[in-house]
Amino acid sequence: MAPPEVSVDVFTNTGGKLSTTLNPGYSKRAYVTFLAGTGDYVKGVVGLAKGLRKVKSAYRLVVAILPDVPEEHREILRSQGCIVHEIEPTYPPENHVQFAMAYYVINYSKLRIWNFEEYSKMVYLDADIQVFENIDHLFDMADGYFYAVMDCFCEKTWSHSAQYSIGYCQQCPEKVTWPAEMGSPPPLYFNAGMFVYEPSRLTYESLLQTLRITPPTPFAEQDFLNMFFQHKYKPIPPIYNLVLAMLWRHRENIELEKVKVVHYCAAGSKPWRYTGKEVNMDREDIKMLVAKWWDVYNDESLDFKAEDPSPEGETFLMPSIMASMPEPEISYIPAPTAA
Ligand SMILES: O=c1ccn([C@@H]2O[C@H](COP(=O)(O)OP(=O)(O)O[C@H]3O[C@H](CO)[C@H](O)[C@H](O)[C@H]3O)[C@@H](O)[C@H]2O)c(=O)[nH]1
Ligand SMILES: O[C@H]1[C@H](O)[C@@H](O)[C@H](O)[C@@H](O)[C@H]1O
Ligand SMILES: [Mn+2]
Repeated sequence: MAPPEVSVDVFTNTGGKLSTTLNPGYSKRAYVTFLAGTGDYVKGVVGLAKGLRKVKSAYRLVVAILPDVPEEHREILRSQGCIVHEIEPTYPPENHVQFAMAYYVINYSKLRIWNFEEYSKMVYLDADIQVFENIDHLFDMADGYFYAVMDCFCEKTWSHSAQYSIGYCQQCPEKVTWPAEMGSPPPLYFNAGMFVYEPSRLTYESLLQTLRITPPTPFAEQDFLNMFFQHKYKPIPPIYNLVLAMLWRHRENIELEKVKVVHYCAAGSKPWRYTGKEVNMDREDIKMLVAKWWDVYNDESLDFKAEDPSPEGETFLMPSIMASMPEPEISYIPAPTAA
């Protein structure tokens, strides 16, 4: 039976208070990740589900899966307390682009998560991400924006780009300034392994429609989302998505002890495939972070138990937390200066 509609007070994080009528079954929050194929990324999702439990997240983990995920893997995810939600694949228009990684083409299917309208706000996390500290407060940031962490352009995966060719990175825009003859510097660019967004049918349709007329580019849906949300994007600090290459490219921008979310995206860093042999993988900080991922993954006390209290997922009955939320920090790194 559908839950009754109730009138509740909604506190915005600007301290304002709105009175509105909400259907409590509708206005929900959840984490969401993406899973495709028969391979080993399912381990990443299991690790993530356990990590969110360890930090006592109040919200469930939804796994958007492609039809090719085998039943045994779906069952593992359900047994870990995940909500398994099958989605249809989405592809970009035909084009002979070379993706930075050939498999990135499947990531366009991530766009389907904008259709999860049963949730009012979601935090997307790649399966190769681990959450080491509670980040539920991210749901309290003001609506109407797309929040994510700024990427780094220094790794070889970026070698196709103008930024890479001149050694420019938005993480240290003063080091190599953007040459005037190349026009204005590129807009801020986020890593799409982690973001805060609001599902919406309208946005979803607009995303799919825009995709139909947008040729694919090397970073697939990451480039596409950067283009689509260019004017809604607000950077959040790198502690919410530590792209590992930051450790050897921009160490001065990272306070490792404050990092809450680690993204094992660097070549050779996926914990469940880690050998330590690839470049940079023998670093002590990498070894420590990989070991931390395994500690969570192997911790049986973090396995989901049917008697576990179900995470709430409701948002608007927590006014004290919401009222105390600071405004999101958006300008912690100076904007690039025009040359
Ligand atoms: O066989 C696979 C490959 C990928 N994935 C899913 O797709 C996500 C993205 O793949 P990776 O994490 O391996 O990719 P990167 O972190 O290198 O990719 C980055 O760039 C990509 C460009 O398509 C996406 O934007 C991605 O979210 C962003 O973190 C995975 O986390 C996982 O959730 C699978 O389920 N199975
Ligand atoms: O999304 C990609 C991916 O995570 C790569 O591993 C990283 O080198 C890039 O900076 C990023 O844009
Ligand atoms: Mn990733």
